[in-house]
Amino acid sequence: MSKHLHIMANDGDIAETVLLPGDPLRAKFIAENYLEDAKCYNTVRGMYGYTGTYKGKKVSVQGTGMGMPSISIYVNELIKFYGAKNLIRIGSCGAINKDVKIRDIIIAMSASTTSGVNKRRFSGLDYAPTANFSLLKKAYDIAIEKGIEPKVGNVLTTDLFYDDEATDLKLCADYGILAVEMETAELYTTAAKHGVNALSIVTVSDHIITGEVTTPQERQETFTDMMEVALELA
Ligand SMILES: O=P(O)(O)O[C@H]1O[C@H](CO)[C@@H](O)[C@H]1O
Ligand SMILES: O=c1cc[nH]c(=O)[nH]1
Repeated sequence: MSKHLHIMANDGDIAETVLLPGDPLRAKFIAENYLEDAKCYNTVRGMYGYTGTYKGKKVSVQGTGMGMPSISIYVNELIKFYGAKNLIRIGSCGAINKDVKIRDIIIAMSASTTSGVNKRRFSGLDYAPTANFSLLKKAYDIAIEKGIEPKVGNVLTTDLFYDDEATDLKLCADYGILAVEMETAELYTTAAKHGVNALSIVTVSDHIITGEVTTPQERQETFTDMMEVALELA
């Protein structure tokens, strides 16, 4: 199988540490505002990927699209074809827990899911997709040093964004789930399969209980605390 299916890059174009926003324009924003000598290595499907340096360290940032099927494609290709070793999602999420506020940063220790993908992979066994502890601890320490108090815990990776009837979010909140997003369970599972490190850091873009929202522009550009924590991790 050609390796140039969804990422059209050459060997060595992509760093071992890759930041993974769902939104490709968030990847562009990071390249333009944080990376030195940033070069765009991928434009296939508009899913931008850039490599540059941050404080002298080579780092890449690759858009993943929305949902588990989409991030699964990018993460598989980054690991198998380009040698990625540290995969750090920087996403947005909807808070479902009263202890979480809009624009809070959540570090996902684990990811529950509404998806049937892992039930199929594990023949019915309930696998628990889990963050890499070393990346998680470092991210937490960096956030605290920057004066940010991140929430650390379980997120819910949903298959559907519009899923109001099907998922009992109150029940999830009662069991300590902090927020919903759409990629982390697949990222953690695929990284574990290949023995590489993964972490999801997500910023609360909307609050499902209070109804507060951020604008698309804010989502694209103002989640800078999360971006800086992820870049420091690199
Ligand atoms: O902002 P991103 O990283 O795309 O993450 C969240 O936003 C999208 C839904 O609007 C889903 O991909 C969800 O996981
Ligand atoms: O997946 C997501 C992301 C942000 N907000 C939500 O409600 N869901």
